[in-house]
Amino acid sequence: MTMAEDTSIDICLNINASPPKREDARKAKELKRKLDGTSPVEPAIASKRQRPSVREKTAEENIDSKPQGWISSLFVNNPDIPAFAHRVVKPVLEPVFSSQSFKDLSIHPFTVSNLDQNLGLQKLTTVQHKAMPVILSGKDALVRSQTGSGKTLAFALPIVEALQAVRPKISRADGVQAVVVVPTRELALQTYEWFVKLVKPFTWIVPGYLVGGEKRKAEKARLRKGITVLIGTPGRLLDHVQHTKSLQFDKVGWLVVDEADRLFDMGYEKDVASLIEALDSQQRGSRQTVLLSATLSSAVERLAGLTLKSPVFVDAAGDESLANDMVIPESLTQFYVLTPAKLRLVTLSAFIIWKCNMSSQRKMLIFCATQDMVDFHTELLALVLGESDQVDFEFFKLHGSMTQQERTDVFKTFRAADSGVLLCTDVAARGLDLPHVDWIVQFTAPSTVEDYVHRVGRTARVGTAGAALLFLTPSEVPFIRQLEDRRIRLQEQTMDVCLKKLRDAHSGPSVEATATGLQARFETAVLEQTRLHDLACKAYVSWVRFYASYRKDARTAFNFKQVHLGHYAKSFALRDPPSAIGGIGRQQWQRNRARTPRDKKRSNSGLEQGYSTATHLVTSEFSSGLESVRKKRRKGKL
Ligand SMILES: Nc1ncnc2c1ncn2[C@@H]1O[C@H](COP(=O)(O)OP(=O)(O)OP(=O)(O)O)[C@@H](O)[C@H]1O
Repeated sequence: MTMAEDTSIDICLNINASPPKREDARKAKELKRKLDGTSPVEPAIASKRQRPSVREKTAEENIDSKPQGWISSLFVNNPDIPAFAHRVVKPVLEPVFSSQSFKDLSIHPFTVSNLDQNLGLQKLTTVQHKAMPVILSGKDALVRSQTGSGKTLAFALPIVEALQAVRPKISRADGVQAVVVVPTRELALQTYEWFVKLVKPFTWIVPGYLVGGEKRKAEKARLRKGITVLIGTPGRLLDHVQHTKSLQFDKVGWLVVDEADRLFDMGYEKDVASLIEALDSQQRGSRQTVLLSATLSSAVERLAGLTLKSPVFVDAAGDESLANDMVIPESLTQFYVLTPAKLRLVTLSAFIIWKCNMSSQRKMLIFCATQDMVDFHTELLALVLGESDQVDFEFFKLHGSMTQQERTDVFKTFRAADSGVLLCTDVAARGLDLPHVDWIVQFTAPSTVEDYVHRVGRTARVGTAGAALLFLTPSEVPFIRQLEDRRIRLQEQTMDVCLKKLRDAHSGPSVEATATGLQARFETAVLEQTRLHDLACKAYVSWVRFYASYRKDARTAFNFKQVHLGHYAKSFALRDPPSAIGGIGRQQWQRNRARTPRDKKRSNSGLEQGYSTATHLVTSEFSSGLESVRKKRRKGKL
């Protein structure tokens, strides 16, 4: 039997298993009563109806028993896991700390004592050691340094230092003196908090931030009161430049573009250019400009060429690296796990249970490709693992379509928490400084090697230990070679070891039975809960769209033609055939199958229609909430 045949059987057995719609719940209950013990029914429906709900089962029953009337083929007809011949890779070394102390710098003694006593910082990191003197001297700079190496302080300290020295003292009424542009709201908040800490001895310097998602009126009021150091996302900053009279850039002496590569990846090149144009046209004096990034893209270099005057290039890695090489923190251990598509969900769960139960202080970030994936997996994992698997930690989620309040709350709560699992999109990939994150899991592979570097950079910050795990299917193995070509070295973590840990955690009879039992619980939950089923469908469709949109140069590793949609549907705990989920392959489906009244009802229900529209699907994090701001602005609503 071919793999495709196997899947079709797996799928067809469960084709009638779509959950009843909420409004039909009463009718379904009635029908259930009639059916129970009286009418002969189809096995798939019977097993679903007769099975108790997820909450009613004990952990052991759920984990270790297969549901009746349902055949799972989790371990059958999977592609072989290839043995990968690793190349010898010599990672680029970039020492995190320099030997220089802050007290050796010619800066205000209050700054030194503030750093020491309030922030616990004594020694400069390498990038600070190299960049601070350049920035303090007033020169333009392009700064590249590994993730988590202290780039924020590298530019923030010289700005505060220069501002505190201005006499007569600057007042709020003097307007904006420095502008810091960052790609995301969380990063704006984080950078703002840095400035707040740094200006503690210099109360006349007032930092402030502007981000999308907050009331514009409140922001305008803050601007009117006066802000000395203005931090913001490009869309919102530009919006205020165009619509808020009290925001004047005539006195701006510093412009910082942080995470410059990310800004361009997110499509903000035009906004950043317009912002710089606005600064150029309004500004009366001279301006110092600093661009920072952990990786250097051609877009960053282009912007550097356009905006920096006789810049100094500060590269913390030194001379031994080539432009194409990536720098990974030395204290980061990197793994990959090769998993057939069908086993992705149980392997992820096994890994979470294994690592998070090892210690009461364990924080993990799980990167997913799309917002819909984040929504679905957070809910599913919290429900199924949270109820049965002794997981003693919370699941959080973060993506760009959450409200500003939700995003801020999650960011702050997760940052302060001792343990937890945060599922996120790439909105969390760059710049975020979340202390004590032990594991970075990439459940869907990144689009580029640069994205890989930024994602793993959320751990192992400033010399602390951290680890990262990249999920790949057998056909995606070429990505490991792409990483090796950029001097990134990964070790294999086998799926078998992860699944054995799951078996051990549940004292299951065998690895296969335990994994199959867990998969069954996921599928049952999705089958029985309309909301979860809808989330699963959305997530699956968004993932398909994401996968089909990998850039051409990434397709050696991420080739949509290699994808077995049926196997992937299983990894979303869906028993529906791919062609019946959200219109994927619908034309083919329609050709192959005479449509029944039930199908028509289903497609008219809006389920398929909704998922088929590109506008409904937010497949990528590059819509981190700011697009809506821009869209609204165009409509003149903002
Ligand atoms: N001199 C220092 N000594 C010890 N810790 C420091 C020092 N400077 C900064 N840090 C800490 O390093 C962490 C990372 O700093 P920061 O977020 O600025 O890094 P980054 O280089 O901008 O990272 P990314 O590229 O991921 O944005 C922060 O928690 C910060 O408190």
